[in-house]
Amino acid sequence: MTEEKIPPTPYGDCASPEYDELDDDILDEQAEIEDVSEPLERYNQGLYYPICIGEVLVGRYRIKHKLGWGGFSTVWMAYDMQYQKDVALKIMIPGEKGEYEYQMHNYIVQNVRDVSHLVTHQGSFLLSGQGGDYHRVLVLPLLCPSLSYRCRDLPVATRMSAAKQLLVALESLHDIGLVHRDLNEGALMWEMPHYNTATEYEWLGRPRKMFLGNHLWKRGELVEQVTIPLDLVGSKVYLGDFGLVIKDGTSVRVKQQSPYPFCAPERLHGADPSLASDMWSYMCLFAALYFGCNVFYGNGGKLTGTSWVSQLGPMPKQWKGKFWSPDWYDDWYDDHITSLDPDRDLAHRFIQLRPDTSQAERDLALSVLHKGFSYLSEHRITAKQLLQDPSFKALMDMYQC
Ligand SMILES: Nc1ncnc2c1ncn2[C@@H]1O[C@H](COP(=O)(O)OP(=O)(O)OP(=O)(O)O)[C@@H](O)[C@H]1O
Repeated sequence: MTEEKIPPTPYGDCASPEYDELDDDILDEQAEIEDVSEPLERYNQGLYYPICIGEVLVGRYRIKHKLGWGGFSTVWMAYDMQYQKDVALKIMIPGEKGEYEYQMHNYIVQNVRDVSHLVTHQGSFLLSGQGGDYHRVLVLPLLCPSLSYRCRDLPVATRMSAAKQLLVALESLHDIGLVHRDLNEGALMWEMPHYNTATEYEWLGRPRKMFLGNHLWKRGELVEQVTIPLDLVGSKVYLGDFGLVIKDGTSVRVKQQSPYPFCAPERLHGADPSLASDMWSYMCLFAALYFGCNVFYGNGGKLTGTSWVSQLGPMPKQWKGKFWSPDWYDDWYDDHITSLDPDRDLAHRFIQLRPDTSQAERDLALSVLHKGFSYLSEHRITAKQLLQDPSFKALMDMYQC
């Protein structure tokens, strides 16, 4: 695909006059769309590239729906008219972030031995943005957008298979010393199975959307992202979002990771992200898939620290005084005080969330969890070790994964 910079292209149906007539129902719908979509001000700031459903980019990709958004991008479902297939377009904010992610994709494609579980680009182009800026666009395979909390409605065996595939994907990055650094449920995507036009029409429906306003440099719409029915979700799982990937051993300015329920505790005590901190985040995802909900919570302050300590016991003494927020408790680091809460520790989660499980299964799952949730990163299990770990393998065998 060419690297030429492409000016804004003709619009689809966002040029229609329907936006001029707004009644109360439309205003209610707009409020609902705003609640669940990317922040509008990021369009006003020239960060997100305004897009309309039906718009054709670079004379080739017709925008069909919105798949998601993140801090650095909006992601759209589009029809590739040249190859007659659906793809995902990740339109980055202007500047270094987009270029960095593009370079990381190229590095991964060239160096990772097995990219079969990684969401890597199939091409890329640049779009002209506001005031001479350019937006990098990555053409990605179309997958089911992250299911987030909806995962819990999938059968446990499907979730366990996802946990194993995700570990294989992570190991392929770790194998060449790459730290993902942003491992959370948004990076986990499921295969989109083949679908026919009738099924697609049913689940795509008519995208709910609102006009972004005449004040922008280009017409665009705020579109509610598509919800894929769970029964359409395929069984293969992919790891994506390589915008923050670094080589292990790199020192970074921002140590912490949001969302905080996935952040390794040493990163909130001044340590750089590492292969081991990825493994903590992986274990958070594993636990969420196993139990059907996150095991840690909060926004990186007292609540998050307390959720670690009440389930895993006091943190290492040498970390005391290094917590990134002024919001912390002395007794988090005091091993004389046993802060484990028997009603909330990891073992208790089986009673609340997986009462169907046998004692043998609980022992295996707890053994896996504790190997990943080791406070000291040097004692934490690696991806390669976990794939060979007898408890992990026996647990996966129970689910025929
Ligand atoms: N290839 C794809 N197919 C379907 N949906 C996708 C695809 N890539 C990304 N998405 C959806 O778009 C969302 C945003 O993508 P992503 O997390 O890569 O963006 P980001 O701007 O880098 O976000 P973050 O702030 O998390 O780093 C994802 O959570 C996912 O649901």
